[in-house]
Amino acid sequence: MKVIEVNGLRKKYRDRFVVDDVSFSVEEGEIFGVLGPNGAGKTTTVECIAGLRVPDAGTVKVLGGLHHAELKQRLGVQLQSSAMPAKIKVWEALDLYSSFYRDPADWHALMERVGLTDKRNTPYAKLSGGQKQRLSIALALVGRPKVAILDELTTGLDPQARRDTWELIEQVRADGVTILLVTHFMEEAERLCDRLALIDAGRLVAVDSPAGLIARVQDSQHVTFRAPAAFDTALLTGLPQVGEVRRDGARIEVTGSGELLLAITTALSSAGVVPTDLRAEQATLDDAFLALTGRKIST
Ligand SMILES: Nc1ncnc2c1ncn2[C@@H]1O[C@H](COP(=O)(O)OP(=O)(O)OP(=O)(O)O)[C@@H](O)[C@H]1O
Repeated sequence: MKVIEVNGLRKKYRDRFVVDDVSFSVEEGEIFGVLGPNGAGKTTTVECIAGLRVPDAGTVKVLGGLHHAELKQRLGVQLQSSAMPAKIKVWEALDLYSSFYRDPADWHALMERVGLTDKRNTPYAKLSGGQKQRLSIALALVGRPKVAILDELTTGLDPQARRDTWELIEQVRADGVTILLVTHFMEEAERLCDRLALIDAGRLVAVDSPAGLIARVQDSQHVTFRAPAAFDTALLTGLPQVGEVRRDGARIEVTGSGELLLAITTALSSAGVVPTDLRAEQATLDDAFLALTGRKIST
């Protein structure tokens, strides 16, 4: 079942379209990512989905087309810009937000789950970046939403806090919440998302799984190894998975696609060649974005 349907969405600021004819849909239970460089229009897109901005054209349907008041009850939103009053304590924020909903979650349990119970009396301004992020996730979940929109939720976090947050998001999804995640971190998108919409300069570039996007890169596999001097590279050039073979002394470098590593090791083994220093690398989402748009996502 589709829980979000976006069709021909356009939004302009002054006379520039920052979201330009974007269409995609999100299935129930997915972690769906919106990935693109800074300024691509990701936040504007999800703000339109959340009903916080009015599109100039196109349609957005969430949970079958709920109206604003009902949608607010079923949608959890955590936006980049949502800061809290400096003095509000963790428990007060949770208590306040839960009062906005008809059927809120038990915020004590939620506070425990995001690891903030020992910070319950700490004012917002005294929380670390990671604790603020975890509080904002808890606030987005306190209404027991069917869909949660999370914008750049791990920006500014250290690697450990980022991994902890990813784990939390996976648990939330396991509870049946559909998640729309805005990010410009490739690793985050690759690790968490079932499918991704790639956005560049307001336009949708592609929608696919991370693996599907990476598979679009020509010669997405890269294998290197060392072989004896007598080794003839013709053994590899005829393989359908192989794109190019380069030799630099004893070092052989092969680019290609599909099951490249398996094809190479099988061919070597049947010729009795024992490779050493064998390494395989795969293209990344950054390579996919580059192949699709001509520029890199990471800055
Ligand atoms: N209220 C506004 N008025 C005018 N221009 C805006 C407004 N909000 C955003 N923009 C511009 O619209 C473009 C898209 O912004 P948006 O925040 O949607 O991008 P983004 O992909 O989420 O980027 P980031 O990751 O940097 O937040 C940017 O060029 C931004 O400067």
